[in-house]
Amino acid sequence: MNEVSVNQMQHNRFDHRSALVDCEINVKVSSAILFDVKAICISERSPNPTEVIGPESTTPWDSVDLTASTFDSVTSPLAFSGYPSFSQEQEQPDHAQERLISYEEVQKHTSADDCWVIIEGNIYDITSFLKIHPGGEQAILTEAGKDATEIFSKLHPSDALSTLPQEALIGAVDPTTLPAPEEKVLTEEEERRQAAREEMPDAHQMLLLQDFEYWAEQVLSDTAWSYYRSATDEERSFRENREAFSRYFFRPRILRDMSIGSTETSFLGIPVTMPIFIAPAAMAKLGHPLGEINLTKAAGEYGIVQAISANASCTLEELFNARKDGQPLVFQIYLNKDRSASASLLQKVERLGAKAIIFTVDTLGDSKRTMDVRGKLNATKGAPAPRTPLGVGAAISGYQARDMTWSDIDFIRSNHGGRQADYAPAPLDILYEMRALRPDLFLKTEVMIDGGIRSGADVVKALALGAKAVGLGRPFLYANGTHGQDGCSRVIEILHEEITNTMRNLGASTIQELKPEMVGPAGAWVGANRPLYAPAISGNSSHDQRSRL
Ligand code: HEM
Ligand SMILES: Cc1cc2nc3c(=O)[nH]c(=O)nc-3n(C[C@H](O)[C@H](O)[C@H](O)COP(=O)(O)O)c2cc1C
Repeated sequence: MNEVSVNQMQHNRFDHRSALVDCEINVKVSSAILFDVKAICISERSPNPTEVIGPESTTPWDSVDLTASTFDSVTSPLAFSGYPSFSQEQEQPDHAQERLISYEEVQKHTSADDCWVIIEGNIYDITSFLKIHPGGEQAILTEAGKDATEIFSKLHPSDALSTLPQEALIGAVDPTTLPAPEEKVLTEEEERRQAAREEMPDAHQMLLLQDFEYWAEQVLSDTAWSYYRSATDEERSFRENREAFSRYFFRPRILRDMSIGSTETSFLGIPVTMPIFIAPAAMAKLGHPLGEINLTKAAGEYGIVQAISANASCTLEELFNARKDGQPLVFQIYLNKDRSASASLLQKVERLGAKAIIFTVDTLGDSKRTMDVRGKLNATKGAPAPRTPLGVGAAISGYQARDMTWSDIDFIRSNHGGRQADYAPAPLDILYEMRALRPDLFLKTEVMIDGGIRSGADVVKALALGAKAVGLGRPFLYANGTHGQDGCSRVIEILHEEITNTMRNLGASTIQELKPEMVGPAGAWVGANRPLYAPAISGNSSHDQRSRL
């Protein structure tokens, strides 16, 4: 059997705590996946430092049958929801290719017992799929008998249709029978948002990441804004993520030559122009029709890493094709109820060229995000309300395993965050705790954090405390929603400028010169509040020597 190696970064989320772990994974194509932890990233929520690293054992992930045929039919993750999946490449039934059906006929199939829709000129009988549609039965019934191309492509990766049974495709619509497109009448809400869009400054006029957030609230649909912005019901952890950054202050070094410098570095063995990455966040198409493609292009343009969400709204092929030559992409995965589905997906992203995998493990429980659910309810006003209304988050997570344990993954310890579990500590606090209590961990593994990072100064605080890179989620979603690729690029430019300035003011001309003692808790640094130093162990990492500054 072949043996393939994947360099894996894991987004570990466990016990109301969260971390991202970089691993070198050896995937044994026969029946086991072996892991070997290489790095940790504390995500939105943070792990107890002593629990960050799991046993450095290798663990078989059993019953995984990885054959070429399984992964060839793997669709994009959002379509890959634990339902039987049918490859688009499979031959369509002959009758479907031949049959031209009039629009008038389609319009007759509008009930839960007999439901047809048109998508990109093809007609699908989706009666049997209605009950298991992740977005709910009503979402499709509203489109029954109509051309649903627009709403479908706005919310779904194009290969979502391969989730439908083959026989669902029953023919093509006779184009001569289609009515002339109706002029769209905007609702009051849509008019308000359109007016705001006209007023909105260009991307290059945005000066802070928060400017994108302000405009995102004005111009995004209710569903998009509420889903992107939502956190746990009480918002405690979300606020805490932000507030943590104001608890740490800089101790600048001055009178050093700062005329040259650079933000270049590497993490996970990937050379980058600066140590930030686009955190994996779902459903970018809710904000912009090109979805995650904008993020891929902006990341490629500026030489940073993008982590693709398992629930991306573009297909994997679309995103890997949007790359520049040699552009590194990493992929985030949730463990599927069907373990072999996850294994096939891993094989697929490895084959496409992903440099690392982020493995999210903190979604064993649902998260109460009222804002997301209300946003959905507002957007579907007028339609019969479902008995149990779901937000976008819940709708797209149905396939995730709820029974994942250490026997699936025994090499990691950790958790998610402001969005997932309430009352979890802020990643920055955990990073500081790790630096204080287990500085040796930074020598063994790469640590990354995300959650609440909104400025270059935030980035620099995390780097100085020992993070190899930091991730940003919402700022990229907001900027994508307001300005598409230009917005995502602008976020990177703003961060670059702020990181460079902060580093100069701190007296660090390279990332390697950032030291833990340059950051510490606010107030006088005495007693228990004293600055922290990296352990005096030799090596070439930026944080492995007691600073002589
Ligand atoms: C075939 C015609 C389909 C139509 C007309 C359709 C329509 C919709 C609509 C209107 C929503 C939004 C629901 C809301 O905002 O409350 C939705 C959500 C969703 N659909 Fe579909 N869908 C179709 C097929 C599929 C297929 C084949 C899949 C594959 C698994 C799928 C997966 C999802 C998911 C994951 C969501 C949740 C995202 C969200 O709530 O925004 N859909 N769908
Ligand atoms: C709208 C949204 C969707 C997200 N989707 C995912 C996801 O699909 N997978 C995942 O591992 N994390 C997901 N996250 C979490 C992010 O990876 C990241 O941890 C978080 O956004 C960082 O916090 P920040 O948004 O304050 O920067 C999502 C976050 C948001 C806001």
